[in-house]
Amino acid sequence: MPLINGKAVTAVLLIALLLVILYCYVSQSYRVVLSFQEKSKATEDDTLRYKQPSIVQGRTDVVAVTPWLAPVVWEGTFDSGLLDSIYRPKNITVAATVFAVGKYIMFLKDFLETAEKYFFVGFRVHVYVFTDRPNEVPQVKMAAGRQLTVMPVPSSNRWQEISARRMELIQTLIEKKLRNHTDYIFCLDVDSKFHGRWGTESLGGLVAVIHPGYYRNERSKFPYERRPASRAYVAPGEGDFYYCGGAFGGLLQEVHLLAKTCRQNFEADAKVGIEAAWQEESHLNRYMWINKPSKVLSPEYLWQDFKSKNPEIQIIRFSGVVKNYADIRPN
Ligand SMILES: CC(=O)N[C@H]1[C@@H](OP(=O)(O)OP(=O)(O)OC[C@H]2O[C@@H](n3ccc(=O)[nH]c3=O)[C@H](O)[C@@H]2O)O[C@H](CO)[C@H](O)[C@@H]1O
Ligand SMILES: [Mn+2]
Repeated sequence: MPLINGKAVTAVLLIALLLVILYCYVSQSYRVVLSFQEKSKATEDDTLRYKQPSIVQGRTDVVAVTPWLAPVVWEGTFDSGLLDSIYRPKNITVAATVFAVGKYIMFLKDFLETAEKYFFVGFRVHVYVFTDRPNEVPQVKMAAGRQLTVMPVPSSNRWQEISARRMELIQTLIEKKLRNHTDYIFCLDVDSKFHGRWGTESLGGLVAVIHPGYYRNERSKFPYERRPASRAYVAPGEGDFYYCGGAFGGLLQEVHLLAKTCRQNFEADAKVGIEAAWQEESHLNRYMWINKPSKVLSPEYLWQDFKSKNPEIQIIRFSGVVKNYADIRPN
């Protein structure tokens, strides 16, 4: 009898142990399933709650696509929360180049401070400041994930050279410093401030900004380089838009090719004694005619403070300040 009891107790204990193990296993798996469900619910909440898109309602006062089917970015054509949630998990790094040579250093503080407020807020941003006055670079507090690197460059006594040599320096920066660390790059004029969001909606392979001064004009009025001897030449009847030299960007490899090509063409022109009408801006325009940008930013992305706002401009995101050329340029 005691023997049977002993066996029975062992059997009961064994069964109990098995049941406990089974319970632990099942409850653990259930918790995993639960937490997975919670996670996907959270992701859904983050990304999928936004205004229903429509293909029959939207802005009718502007054109939001080019004839080669690149988006033209205007306020009211995109959902910024949705776009941010698409790019956030990709953990992207965006570089920005800005040149502050000679007296143009005076514009840097406002540029950097407003970039903190509006340029890719919440994303990893690395600003490269090219200057001949490294000691005068202002201290601007940057948010976590954002940083600034000063790149010393020689002074010059011709503004045209400063402006045009940017292409060479951008090319070299990409080759020597950015490859493998950076996804996108934007190259911006320093004599400007941000006034509104400039973020993930601007990302694309090759990104150009439409110049605020000419977008309502006939292409024959665009200030393209018109001498056939120049490598920046655009023939009458050709050209899509007039783009700004003061802002362009895109994927690193695309901007590298653009900068390299514009630099080569600028130097080839110089060898035969030609400087294009608007220096690197002319070469950029020629490049964008041959190599269509995959995304086009509306003049919201580079307005000019002296211009009054046109009705289609619902927001000014980045704008050139009013400046006295005679005071600040070296020539
Ligand atoms: C808004 C816009 O599209 N601007 C373009 C336009 O004139 P801008 O009148 O805007 O040219 P600008 O005087 O701003 O010069 C272009 C940039 O070069 C740098 N800089 C220039 C001079 C100087 O002494 N120190 C210095 O640092 C600075 O970053 C400046 O923002 O045409 C230029 C053609 O050459 C450039 O294509 C500019 O990008
Ligand atoms: Mn400028």
